[in-house]
This record gives sequence, structure tokens and C-alpha cells, in this order.
Amino acid sequence: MTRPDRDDFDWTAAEADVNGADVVDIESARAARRPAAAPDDIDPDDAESIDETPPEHGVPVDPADAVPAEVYARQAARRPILAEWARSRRLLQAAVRHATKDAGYVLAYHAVRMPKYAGKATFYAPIGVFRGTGRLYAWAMAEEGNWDLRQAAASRGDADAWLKLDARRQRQSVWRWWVVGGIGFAGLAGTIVLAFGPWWWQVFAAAIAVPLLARVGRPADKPITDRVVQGNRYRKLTAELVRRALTSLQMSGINSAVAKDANAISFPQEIHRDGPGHLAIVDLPYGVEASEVVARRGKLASAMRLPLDQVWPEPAQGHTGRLALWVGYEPASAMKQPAWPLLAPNAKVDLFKAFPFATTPRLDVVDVDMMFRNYLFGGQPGSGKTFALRDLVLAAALDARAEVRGYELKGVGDFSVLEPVMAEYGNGFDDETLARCFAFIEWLYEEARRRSKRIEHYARLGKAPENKVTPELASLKGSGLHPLVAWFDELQELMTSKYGKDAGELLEKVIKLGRALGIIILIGTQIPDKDSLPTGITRNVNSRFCLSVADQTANDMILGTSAYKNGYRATVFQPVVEAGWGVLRGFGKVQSVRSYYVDTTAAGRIVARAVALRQTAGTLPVPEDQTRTVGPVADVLADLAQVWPGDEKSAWNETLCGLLAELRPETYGGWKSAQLTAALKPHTAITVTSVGKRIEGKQATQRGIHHTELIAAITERDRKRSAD
Ligand SMILES: Nc1ncnc2c1ncn2[C@@H]1O[C@H](COP(=O)(O)OP(=O)(O)OP(=O)(O)O)[C@@H](O)[C@H]1O
Repeated sequence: MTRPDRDDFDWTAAEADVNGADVVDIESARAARRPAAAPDDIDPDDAESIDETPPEHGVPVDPADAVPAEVYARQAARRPILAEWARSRRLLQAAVRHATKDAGYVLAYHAVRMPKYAGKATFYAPIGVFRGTGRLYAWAMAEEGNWDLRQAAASRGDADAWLKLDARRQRQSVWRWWVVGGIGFAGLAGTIVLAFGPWWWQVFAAAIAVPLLARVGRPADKPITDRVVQGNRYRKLTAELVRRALTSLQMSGINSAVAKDANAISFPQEIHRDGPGHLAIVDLPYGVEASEVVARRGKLASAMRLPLDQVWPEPAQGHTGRLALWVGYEPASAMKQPAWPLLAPNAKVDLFKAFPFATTPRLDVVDVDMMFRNYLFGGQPGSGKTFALRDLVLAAALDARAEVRGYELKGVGDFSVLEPVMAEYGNGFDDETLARCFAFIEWLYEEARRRSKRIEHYARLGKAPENKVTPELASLKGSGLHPLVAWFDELQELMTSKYGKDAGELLEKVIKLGRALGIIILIGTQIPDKDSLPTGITRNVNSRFCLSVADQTANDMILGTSAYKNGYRATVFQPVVEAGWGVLRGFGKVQSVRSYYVDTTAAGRIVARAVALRQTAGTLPVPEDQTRTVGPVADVLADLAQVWPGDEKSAWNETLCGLLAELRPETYGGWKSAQLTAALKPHTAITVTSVGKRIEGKQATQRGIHHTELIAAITERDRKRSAD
């Protein structure tokens, strides 16, 4: 090594520095600097094969081994072996159904145009004969093969080259003429055979030959068959379409996030086929809730240029920002809902088991059961709640054990078709019907009390292990624990009448008490506010079906507090147009479903079957006898008259309750003044009022009734009975 010749350099110090440093082998140092991964396939001399990815800085914040392996395994998104639509019977069926439907459509489309096609084909076929012959001749002459070369030789005046090229053409043409000759001979033979063969041979040959010749003879821009116009029947759901739709909702949370990061809307699963449509699971930008998108269903449909009932956004499982957007191949209104399975001639219902009640937008069947449940149906006029409620009553009719009683307080007679199987039925909103309905609720309460005693008895015998009605007890004749289905349509009519307050309180008690005792309450209401539907009832009902409603308050009255906030919004349905659609809650996943549509004729068929079943089981109610078997209300007037204290003109309720309890402790035991007031409500002749009395020289006032009014009520009742 030559040292630089500089006089002022301290060589001794420099040597010492170098001695202190590590001496490194340059090759091994380079090797160490290269990335450890895949050292074999990197050629150090080839710059292009060197991995230039920047080295990772530090370890991951949450090292992989800190998360349990099984959690990782659960989270690992494996791609399915089979396509989503081929993995389940249901999806496969839906896909096949869709394909068949499409094929059927195309077939039908062409079938009706057959005469037109036949005319066109007959017109073009002769042209095809000439054009085909011309083409065959040109092919046999093999003129086209080296035409350009021969032309060039001719223009150059190169006779030698031209002759050689033409000889080549002739050679090619020879075998082609043989082929043409063969075809001609076969054609001739075929024609002779056809001429002498049976007629259908000729038809068959024409069916093949005419379209082929027409195909050759038609101008290139005039196809024989019409185009099957698909229009925008269905728009395939793509990530781009979903992104565009979501950003068109003008939601600041989405738009600002997407402006910063185009991938702020992500898809944890690929968009896949699901039933007759496609499902996109979407992770919305941070902080945006799926419910906010659900509320904008109309805008979403507009952004996709699709009818409203083709677009079904729902909150998805996982987190509140996950949206399940299902888009059908066609609008739900165009998809034919299958017939209600209970219309089948041998369908029966066991109220302890689930039966089909509705279908989802994907046409999956949704089953419901009725035992140990109370139902609340709500929706604005034309939402389809009466029809939905009637479905349940029809199902109940098909269980011969069930006793069906109910009132429709609209007065239209939607349920009159069920009259033959109902032990009690009222229709109307006049005072008398309302009074009967109220008396029925009181009877229900008494019935619940009676049933609780019966359950206690059977529990002691070991026949009701959970102190609940069992299928065996329900079937046991004389147990008095058979399913009792009590339905009320347009209950708001009763709740806003003078009976409302007491009826509400009693019905709440029945709902709470009766659930385990086989009493099933079904309520339909149009105005779900707290005057029309006491909160005590809405709170205690465990199965809810909210059809089209106008606002959030109504929605949450039916579906429960926060339902609207959580994205379960029946406000998105339009009355009449989307009749029967609603949000069903209480059966696993909260979802939008459409109740089966059963018109009155079909309902009549079910009732006829229910009558037959009940005749066999001996449970068909006697039409004339619609009175309840046991009921304090029926006898309370007579009982009061019997216990009336001497010739008093008026009496306090409290005194009367004590006397009634002495007369019939099993019925009146524990009655308070308010209960007597409620029991007397149906009898308009009696007014419970303040009655003053002098007791031991002191004046005291309490609620009570007058004897004259009691007598008047009895007279009126007797008059009505004889008139009936
Ligand atoms: N599941 C359904 N599928 C299709 N159409 C339905 C369905 N249910 C009801 N409809 C239609 O909607 C109309 C209104 O239904 P329904 O009488 O049950 O409404 P409603 O909510 O009870 O209205 P209102 O309070 O005025 O009585 C019915 O005449 C029927 O044609």
C-alpha cells in the first residue's frame, strides 16, 4: 500500500486507530446484510433479483403468539372450496331455480315469436340456397388461396410465376371438387330418399335445412331471432357499485372517510350469491353504524338504480359497523311467494312446535311457534297486520286442541271465516262489542287464575315438572290446560274506550300470568302509542311483528326500545305496496320478513279442514253457545241481587265484595272495590258512584251502587237475552 505523501499526517495515531477496529471479511459482511429470506434465489450480481422491500422496523405491537392459536384459527378467512351458492341445498336450489326461470323465460320468449321466425326463415332459405351454392363453388375453385400472388405476378408480367401459382391452385381445387361432388351426390341421394320416405322425414329434414339455409341467406345485420331484451332486470352487485351507492348517501361519516382513504369501505367476505340474489357484507368506515345506512334504504336503492324492494340492507353480525346488503335478482314484489305450506291438504299444526309463518326477501321460510308466547302485531292501515294475525289464528285452528276466542274491533269481518272453529267471536266497535271484549279479558284473567291452580295440582302429581303446561297436559282431556288462543285485532279501539284503563291492566296481568299456562295472547294494533297500547303490555310481549309504521315512536313501541336506533326499522316499508312486510323480533335474528298471503277463499279451505279435525277430536265449538264456561261477569248481577243487604237503597262496593265472597269464595274471594267496578262496567245501567252512609252516627262516603240501577241492569239483560 502506498502512503500519501503528507508531512503533517500523524501516522502513529492513525495506525493505532486502525488496530482498535474490527477487521471484517467483505463477502461475509455483504451476505449478512442481504435479507435472510430466500438467500438461494437471489443472485448478488443481478440487481433485479435483489429484494428491495424495506426492512421491518421493530416487532408487531401484538405479536402473533400473544393471540391464542384457536382465536387465530377462527379468524382465518379461508376461501371456500365450493362457491358459496353451491354449498348449501337452499342456495343451490335458488341458483337452479333462477337459471331455470331465465331459461324458461328465453324459451317462452322465442316460442311466441315462432311464426315470425318461420316466415323469416322461409324467406331467406331460397336466398341461402343460391348464396350457399356460390360459396361452395368459390371454395371448390380455390381462387382465394393465392389470388393476390397471382395478381402480382400478372401485373409484373411474370408468366412463369403465374403458371406455377395457378398450377398450385388447380391441385388444391381438384380434391375440393371431389368433396363438392360427394356433397352433391349425398344431397341428391338424400332428396330421393326423402321424396319416397314418410312425411315426417321431410318435416324433420326441413326443420334442420331451412334454418341453416336461412342463416346463410340472411343479411349479416338481420338476425332471424329477436334479441331477448334483459333491460336492467338485475344489476350484478360489485364492490364498486356498493361503494358508489354508499358514497351517494351523503353521509358525512362515509364520505369524509372515503375521501381520505379509498378503502375505508371494505368487504370482509367476497360478495357472493345468496339465494335469488347477491349478498355483500360491508365494513363501513370507522364510526359509521349499519343502522344509519338501513335508515336510508330508499336512497341506497336510488343510488343503485333499483326498485326499493330489491335492496335489503340489514345490520350484520359482528359489530355495529357491519352491514349485510342483500340485493335480489328481481324486486320482492315480482318474486312469487310460495304458497303457505299449511294450505297443503294434510297439513296439521302442533302449537308446541314451529310452523311456517313468513318468508325472507330470499324466500327462506321463517318458522314461528305459539306456545309460551304472546304476540304483538303493529302497523299502519294497509300494512297487512290483520292478514298476518289471521295466519296465526288459522294455524291455531289447525291444532284441534286449541280453543280460539277473539275480537276484531274494526268491524270488517276479516276473521268471520274462522267463526265455525271459534268458541267466541266478536266483530265491531259498538259499545256492546267493546263491553263483551272487556268481559272476555276479565274472564281471561279468571281463567289464568284457575289454570294456575290446575298447574299446581298437576305439578304436585309430577306432571308439570316446570310448572308449565306440557304437551301431554295440553292433550289431556279435562285437564283444562289446553292451548287457549285469545286474539284482539285493532285493540286500540278498546284501549281508548271507557274500558281502556282496566282492560289494559288486566291484559297485562293475563300476559304475565298466562304465558306458562297455555294462554296465548295475539294483539293487533294500528296506533301503537301509549294510550292505545299500555306500556305494561308492550314490555311483556315476547314476540313482535312490526309492519309498516310511520315513525320511530311507533316502531319502538312495537319492536321495543332502541330497535329503531339499532337499525330495525319498519318505517322503510310502504303500506299497501309492501303489505305483509315487517320486522319480526323474538325468533333468533331480528329480520325483515313477509307473512304468507292467505286470502279469504284459501282461509276458508283451512277452516274446513280445521272443522273436520275438530269434529274427529270432539273439540268443535257449538255455534249457538258462545258463552264462556265459567265467568264471574255472567253471574255477578244475579249474585249481587242475591246478597244485597236487606232493603238498603244503596250499598258500598266494599260491603258487597265481602258478601259476594261469602256467597262464592272461589270466584269472589279477595275481590276489592275496583274489581267489582270493573266487573260492572259492561252494564251501562249501573254507575259506580260515591255513596254516603251514616255509620255509628258518623257520615262516611265510599264507592258504591244503587239498588234501582242493579235491578234495571238485570231487567235490561234479561230483555236482551229473550230478544236474542
Ligand atoms: N302477506 C301479504 N302479502 C301480500 N299482500 C298482503 C299481505 N298481507 C296483506 N296483504 C294485502 O294488503 C291488504 C291490507 O291488509 P290488511 O287488511 O291486513 O291491512 P291492515 O294493516 O290490517 O290494515 P287496516 O288497519 O286498514 O285493516 C290486504 O287486502 C291484502 O291484499
